[in-house]
Amino acid sequence: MTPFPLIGIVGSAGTYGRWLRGFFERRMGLRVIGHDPGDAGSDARDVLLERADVLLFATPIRSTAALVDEYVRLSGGREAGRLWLDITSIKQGPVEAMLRSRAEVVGLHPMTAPPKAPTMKGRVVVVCEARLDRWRPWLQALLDALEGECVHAGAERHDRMMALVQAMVHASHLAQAGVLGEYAGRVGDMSAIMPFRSASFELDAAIAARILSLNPEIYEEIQFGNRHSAEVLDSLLAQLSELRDLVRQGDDAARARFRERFLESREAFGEQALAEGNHAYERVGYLLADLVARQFTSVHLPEDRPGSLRALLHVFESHGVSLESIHSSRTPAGEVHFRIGFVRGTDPAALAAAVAQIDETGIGRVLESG
Ligand SMILES: NC(=O)C1=CN([C@@H]2O[C@H](COP(=O)(O)OP(=O)(O)OC[C@H]3O[C@@H](n4cnc5c(N)ncnc54)[C@H](O)[C@@H]3O)[C@@H](O)[C@H]2O)C=CC1
Ligand SMILES: O=C(O)C(=O)Cc1ccc(O)cc1
Repeated sequence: MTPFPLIGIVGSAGTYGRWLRGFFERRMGLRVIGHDPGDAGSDARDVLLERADVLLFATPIRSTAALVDEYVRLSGGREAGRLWLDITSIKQGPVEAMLRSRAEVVGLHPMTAPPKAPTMKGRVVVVCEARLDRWRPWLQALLDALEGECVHAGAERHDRMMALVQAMVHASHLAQAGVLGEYAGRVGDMSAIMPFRSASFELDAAIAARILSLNPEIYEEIQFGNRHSAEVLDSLLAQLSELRDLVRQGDDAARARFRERFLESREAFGEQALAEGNHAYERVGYLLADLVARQFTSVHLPEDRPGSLRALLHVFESHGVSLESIHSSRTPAGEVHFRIGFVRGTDPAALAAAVAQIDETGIGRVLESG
């Protein structure tokens, strides 16, 4: 074990492979080599097997276990004393394959697409320690640097949880997207429905849109590659069928059964989860409401120094412009910015003057103002 290991990334040209290279180089100060058939300039497979102290598989879910087996065969024991990691969304196959090597083995699963931020701060990372000994302190250093919320589980438990956390959630939202597609001919597409939205509809539509925007192979494999997902889908379908049957039945007995079976399931949810979930929902609801404020400005503060936000706010104050909300967020390019909403009836001329001053003085860079 070396405190500054050479990292080898298999799948280095992929979405996560690229993020991880940046992370290891910039946040951990480590050297990275990578192999990817999609990048002709990448290092040869054997260079990784010969030189990498830590080998990390960031390859498509469907092929990872077989690929690991191939690396085990080609490595031929050279991996003894080294650390093998993977970040596959399904853990059992890849972790079992890595255990067929002589390396120490840890499966990781970041519960997020590669963030726009440099670390996993605020995001969950599932850690499946499968065979860990001399690399334990370094693994801890890696997890500390990732800044994620780590949860530890065996690969089997991970996959069972993912059948609920991912397969069920994706399936329900894909089904909703399918229903909306079927109704589009009658009621119009999303642009016709959105003006009627509730916060719940908006959030569900956002989740469906997210699923449909990211890598389709991943979403296919989360359903088909997890041996526990069919059972969860059976359960989901049974619940929906029962609900539908009760609604079709429509009498008082059906209503009583509906209340008992569905609305009163809050006990199974648990009091604390209910209270926390309801609070989380309300906070997001306020955020969504703030984001539709008609008058707003998005400003990037180039200088990350104490007082820079106060200087920004002072400009609005000096022009008599009152703020209604302020949120920090990220642009699609990953730049941190503050999105400021203004009270109804704000004088457009005063707002324009404030915005111009922010730009001209260099206090901030105005990204958008409306
Ligand atoms: N993108 C996401 O949102 C998340 C992805 N993951 C996991 O990360 C892994 C990678 O995902 P992405 O980076 O999104 O996929 P990706 O498709 O962008 O990247 C995969 C890379 O693997 C390369 N590859 C294919 N066969 C290879 C081989 N034989 N040797 C070396 N490289 C090979 C491909 O050329 C590609 O560049 C997957 O296992 C996925 O489950 C985990 C959490 C979130
Ligand atoms: O960030 C998101 O929207 C995701 O949910 C992406 C995602 C895809 C696959 C995973 O295994 C984990 C996260």
